[in-house]
Amino acid sequence: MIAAPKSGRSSRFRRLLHYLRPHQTKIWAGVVALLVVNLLGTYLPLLIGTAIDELQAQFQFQRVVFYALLLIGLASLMWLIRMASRLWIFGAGRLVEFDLKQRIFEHLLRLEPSYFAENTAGDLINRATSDVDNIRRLVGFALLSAVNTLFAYGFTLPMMLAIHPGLSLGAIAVYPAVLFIVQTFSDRLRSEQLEVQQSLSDLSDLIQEDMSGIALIKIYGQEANEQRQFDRLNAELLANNLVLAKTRNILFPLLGGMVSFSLLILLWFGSRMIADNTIQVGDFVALLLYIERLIFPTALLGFTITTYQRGEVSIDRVEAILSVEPRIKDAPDALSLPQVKGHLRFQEFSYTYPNRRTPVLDRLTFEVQPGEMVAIVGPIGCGKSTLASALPRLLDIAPNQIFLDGIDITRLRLADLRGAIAYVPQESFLFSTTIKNNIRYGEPEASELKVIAAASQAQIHHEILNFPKQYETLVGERGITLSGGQRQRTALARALLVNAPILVLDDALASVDNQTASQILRALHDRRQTVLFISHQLAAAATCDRILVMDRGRIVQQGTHSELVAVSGLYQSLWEQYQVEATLQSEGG
Ligand SMILES: Nc1ncnc2c1ncn2[C@@H]1O[C@H](COP(=O)(O)OP(=O)(O)OP(=O)(O)O)[C@@H](O)[C@H]1O
Repeated sequence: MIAAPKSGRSSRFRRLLHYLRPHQTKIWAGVVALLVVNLLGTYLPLLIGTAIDELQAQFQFQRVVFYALLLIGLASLMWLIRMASRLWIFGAGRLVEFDLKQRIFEHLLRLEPSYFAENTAGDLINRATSDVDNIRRLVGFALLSAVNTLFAYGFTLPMMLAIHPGLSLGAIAVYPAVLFIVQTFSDRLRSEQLEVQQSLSDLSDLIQEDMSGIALIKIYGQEANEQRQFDRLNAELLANNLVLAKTRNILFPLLGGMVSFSLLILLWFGSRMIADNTIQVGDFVALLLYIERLIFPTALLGFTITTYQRGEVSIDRVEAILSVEPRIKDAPDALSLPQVKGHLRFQEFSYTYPNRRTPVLDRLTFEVQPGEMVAIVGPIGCGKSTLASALPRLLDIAPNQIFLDGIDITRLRLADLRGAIAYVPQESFLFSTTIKNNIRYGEPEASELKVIAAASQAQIHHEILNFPKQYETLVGERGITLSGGQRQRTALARALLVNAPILVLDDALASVDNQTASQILRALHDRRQTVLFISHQLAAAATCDRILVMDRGRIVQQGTHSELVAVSGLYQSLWEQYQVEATLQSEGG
């Protein structure tokens, strides 16, 4: 789970201002509109009071029409200005939502793969959508409502006090109690809201994982088990929602009831005062209208506060993503590397995963010449993939251990380093687009000819021609419409198209038959790239210029195939084992 940054109310408020700054013109326009509406709203009861007193003293039809038209005119104007204030402030909320989504996505793209291994996709998606939505409501509804309440009280109260201090104070006597109750409930509401958001993330995670692993669920017949897990998480979400609803259901009617109580007080004492002639009917009506003006904002205070708190929780949850500094980034004085020859040197290179105690790679030292094709072989889990992902700095490695053309790769600009390396990982990931776009992913403007050349070298061109729409065939999410071998060769074509000086293949031909794999390697020989070919396919590895043999994080042997098979050691036993397996496979097949 993503840890929330430690934050207090003031720092959340500062972040909020930061979100609002680019849209301050809209916000200010909205605030001014609310100011005007409230000024007019404060004037209306006064006007009605005056009209009543005047017409009571001397009834004139013309004056009635005059007052009626004036009131209709003012009310329409208020309606128009109120609409404008909503458009401006809610519009700013939508813009803040847009900005945040952009920032989150941009930020996630800057983070290293290990971040996504530690944090689940469901949770991240939930934060980028539902939490951002909560912040939008904070900026829109909560801000509008808070400013409106402030103006309503700020203008209405002095007017009420001017009309009749005693009666006004009596009518609003319950309001401090309202504020006290709101404050008392606010912490509870916030923590309950957090629980709801977290349960929602857990549920999204499960749905996301189950949809990705649907085949596995079916093969192992685990539908019922997954259903049970879903039921449990859904029940948790329901329980948390009910707890929150209960708190709200106690709070909001309580607030509404207390506010209506103030009207009762006013009617009770006011009617006696009219009878005693201590207050004029016009003033009394104005007071009633003023109190009415306060009812709506005060009753909404509960919603406003919940929306604000929900937004506060979401600010923390979104900031928890935005505050993560990428561990792998350009040094301030990062170097450019315009021309890459492709010379690699690993110098006592060690690597320990952050969650492990012992190093996975232990003082590896070797060199690869430009244009050389080097195979890296070794038992399962000896560290080959770790080595491959260290080179383009997908792992956070220490300086002065890996050198490209003599320069420490941690000093190079990441874009230059990664631009020099075409890397095909073990799992070939394809995007949900056409096969052509998948192949030219690294160079979206690449010509059709270039795409075909890369596909031909990856030995997939002829198969693509047999697809329903050839290169325009859509590949489903993660390429489910293609076989494992076709996916791997498409991923290889993507790496070949960018024509980087260094090519790293991490078991990238595992699902391709030996003959095709050897053909591909032969084609690679002609490209004069530096190639690191990590593989369990020893027959294909044997065609490389040199073979490094790894065992438990170390290089234990190196040489050509014929040199290595001739001496007893790990390579010899791997080779013998490989041949037995190959014979069994061909007999079985
Ligand atoms: N993200 C990670 N966090 C912690 N340990 C990891 C991580 N990735 C790999 N390892 C561990 O590092 C060791 C080396 O893994 P690696 O994938 O580099 O081996 P490999 O030689 O490529 O294996 P294979 O031949 O199966 O692909 C293994 O013990 C593995 O469990």
